[in-house]
Amino acid sequence: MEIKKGLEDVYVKETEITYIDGELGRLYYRGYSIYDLAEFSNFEEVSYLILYGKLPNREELNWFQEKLREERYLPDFIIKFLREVRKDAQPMDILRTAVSLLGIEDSKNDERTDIRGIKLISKFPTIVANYARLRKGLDIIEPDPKLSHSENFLYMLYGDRPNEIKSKAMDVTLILHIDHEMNASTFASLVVASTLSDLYSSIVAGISALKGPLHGGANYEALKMFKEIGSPEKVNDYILNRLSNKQRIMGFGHRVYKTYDPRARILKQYAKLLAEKEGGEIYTLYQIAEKVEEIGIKYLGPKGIYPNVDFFSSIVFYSLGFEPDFFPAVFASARVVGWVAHIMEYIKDNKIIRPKAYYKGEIGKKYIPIDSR
Ligand SMILES: CC(=O)SCCNC(=O)CCNC(=O)[C@H](O)C(C)(C)COP(=O)(O)OP(=O)(O)OC[C@H]1O[C@@H](n2cnc3c(N)ncnc32)[C@H](O)[C@@H]1OP(=O)(O)O
Ligand SMILES: O=C([O-])CC(=O)C(=O)O
Repeated sequence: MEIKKGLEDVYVKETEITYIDGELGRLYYRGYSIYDLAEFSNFEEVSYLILYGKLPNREELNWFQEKLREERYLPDFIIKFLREVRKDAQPMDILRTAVSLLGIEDSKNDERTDIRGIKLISKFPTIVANYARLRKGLDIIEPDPKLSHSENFLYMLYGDRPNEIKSKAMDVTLILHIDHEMNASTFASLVVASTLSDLYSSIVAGISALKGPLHGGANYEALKMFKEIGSPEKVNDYILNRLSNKQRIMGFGHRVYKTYDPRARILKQYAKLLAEKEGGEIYTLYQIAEKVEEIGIKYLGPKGIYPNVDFFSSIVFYSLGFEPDFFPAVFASARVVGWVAHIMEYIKDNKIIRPKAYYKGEIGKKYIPIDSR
């Protein structure tokens, strides 16, 4: 009996959404190179592309942007929840619960999946930014319908308009996180969707899986690691010590990429740019990250283990003003697009996901009453 541990190399569906070339380190959304999309496009356009399979024309983009802008607001009961919930919670737990609450509210609607998806894509940043402010004892900031998706995200965090570099860095970073084929959180959301459960429940499953440190939680772990190292001179000993204790370098390694993740290449440029502008602690953390990258590749590169998306995104998110434990929730705010797109694609030709487990225990045991055991 061959068991594919971790479902490695098992295909669960055909897709026209994302293609990864793990040997050459290339990534395409609907056939377009991630490098082109990061350079020339924007979050709204790429989200439309992922959801609807084509780049929008002017009219389609206007419709989509308008819908996103309308849906940025949160119902009062979510605001009440954000205000009243404990302020030392994990932001991913907050996001997961807020989506659950939205699902209860929306359970009587029978809107199309894409329309419900747009609501979630639009509301995720408001939930994240509102909780980030409330946690610091600041009041929440209403969304600004004049701003783009990424600008508004940062505006709701800071209280004023982000500069051009920060807006572009945020937009590119969100684009890079939108989708990644059959990663664990997308698969988790498909397992739920395949039972014909509702979209909100499927997205809750996606958030739950993304939270883990081996997946979207690795950006938080990477930043903690850079802080723990403290200075670039300490990197070599720290990494050697970590590897000899069989501990992983967070933000390194990937199931599909056996070379440098192309998203990490793009994010490194933005991390450098922002860290140089910001200076201070962030610049030191960037220098530490660069050194970890060098030493990590020296020891792990020969095994095909390189920086992944979570490595430099940690520096970008930190430079953009997010507290480290918020990084996975910012990641989720982009990945929700991919989850919705994969759910729509899968459901068109649905089959309940139900693999098998190979039984290794005994059978035919005699039941013994409790007092005789
Ligand atoms: C958005 C994302 O989800 S990107 C991934 C984010 N996760 C991380 O950065 C966490 C660190 N990385 C990892 O844990 C892994 O590389 C994963 C989970 C991403 C991929 O896991 P898998 O494909 O199942 O590989 P697996 O865990 O079997 O590792 C294979 C070998 O590489 C080693 N390895 C893998 N990643 C690392 C790492 N980051 N540091 C050190 N060694 C590593 C393992 O110890 C193992 O070595 P062995 O064969 O000597 O036992
Ligand atoms: O593809 C994966 O397994 C993990 C990943 O990089 C992502 O989800 O972005």
